[in-house]
Amino acid sequence: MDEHLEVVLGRVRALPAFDQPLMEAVGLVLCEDVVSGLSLPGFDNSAMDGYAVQAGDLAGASQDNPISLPVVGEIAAGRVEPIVVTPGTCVRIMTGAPMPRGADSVVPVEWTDGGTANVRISQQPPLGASVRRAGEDVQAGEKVLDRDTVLGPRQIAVLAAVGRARVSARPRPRVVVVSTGAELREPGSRLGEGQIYDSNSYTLAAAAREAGAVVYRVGIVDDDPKRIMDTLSDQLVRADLVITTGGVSKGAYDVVKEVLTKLGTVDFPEVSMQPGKPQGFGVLGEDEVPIFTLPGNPVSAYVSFEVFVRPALRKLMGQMPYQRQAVQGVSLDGFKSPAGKRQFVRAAASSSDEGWMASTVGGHGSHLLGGLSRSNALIVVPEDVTTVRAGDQVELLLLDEETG
Ligand SMILES: Nc1nc2c(c(=O)[nH]1)N[C@H]1C(S)=C(S)[C@@H](COP(=O)(O)OP(=O)(O)OC[C@H]3O[C@@H](n4cnc5c(N)ncnc54)[C@H](O)[C@@H]3O)O[C@H]1N2
Ligand code: MOO
Repeated sequence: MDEHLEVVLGRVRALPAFDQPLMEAVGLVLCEDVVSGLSLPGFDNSAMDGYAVQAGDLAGASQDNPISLPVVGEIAAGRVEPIVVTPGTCVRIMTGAPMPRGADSVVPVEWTDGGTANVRISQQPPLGASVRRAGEDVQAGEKVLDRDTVLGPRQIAVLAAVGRARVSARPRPRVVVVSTGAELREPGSRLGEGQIYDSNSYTLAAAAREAGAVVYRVGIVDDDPKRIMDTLSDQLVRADLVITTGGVSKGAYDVVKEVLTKLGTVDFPEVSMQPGKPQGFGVLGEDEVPIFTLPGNPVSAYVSFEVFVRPALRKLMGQMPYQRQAVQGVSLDGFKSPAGKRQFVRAAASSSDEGWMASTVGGHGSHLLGGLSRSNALIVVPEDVTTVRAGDQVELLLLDEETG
């Protein structure tokens, strides 16, 4: 398993940085140090709705001894008024409005009678009170974000505040998902005898989107070698990565393996893991687009995505670490595991003061999707362990946790 992951990660390169509008960059990795072109705040402004004053004029002001000042003007946010606060006067001011010349402090409206011609003020503000100073948050020329930061709402906030409309970020990988199999039908259509709904292309499309990719779910191609090759060739123009499912084991119609083996650029190793033994990985076309040919069994396809494809997607996006977070926990159930294979057992895990606990859900069969839908973790059983007893310490891959 580790060898196969090494082959995969050795082959996949981070996508080149791309100039992105801010909202497209949410969730992406920043590829530049961002230096602010302006100071924040950009100018001295009021932190309160109230009156811009000279604090010295209000010495001794109190509830019993309010001081009355003439109001010589009004400034709203976004307005620049050529008003000067001279000694013994004040200006009505709103939160965010630029401080008028001459004023050194702001009295909140709650300390006053709210007058418009004259105002009675019943408390003296400390000098500089409720004034937000230019540059106290960010100085022009200061670095506000480091390259390699993952852009979330808090980072987008500062980018917008310093006036950036676009940033250089690693783009979302474009992932093409194809499922193969003559027995497959689209959900919503009518099933004939021996037919099943294509769940894999949906599972993998959902998982790739959750991992941050832009997904093109091509859907079903039957087991015709030419149609499979034509579909893959057609899709390459819009793919940074291709995922197929089905047709990679030993059956008479396992044509994915058959046609891609001929190309010589895709290998089909048997990986010592369960589920997910038959794997295929390589590159397609002039641009050497990475392709994963995952096994058709639905749980095998999903587990293979988690342990091989998701790390590759994260590498394309430049997001470390590549692998899911693993934690230690207690297995509440006992079960057998095959010798020589790393087994991934579907489990429902929860954490409490005593740490992580996990119960197995559903059976071990690679076709059992009911149990998979109730799981949120995989118990990882090492190759040399053949029995897990209830109460044993195990490693858990947490499937819903942000990698971190
Ligand atoms: N003689 C052997 N038979 C099998 C072996 C083996 O080593 N020797 N390996 C088994 C293992 S392990 C797996 S995993 C599967 C892998 O099979 P393929 O990748 O060739 O996939 P298919 O044969 O096309 O399908 C397997 C199974 O999965 C169902 N399937 C396929 N695609 C979908 C889909 N899109 N949505 C839902 N279900 C899907 C398909 O109907 C089959 O039941 O091979 C074992 N056999
Ligand atoms: O790998 Mo198969 O994936 O054991 O069902």
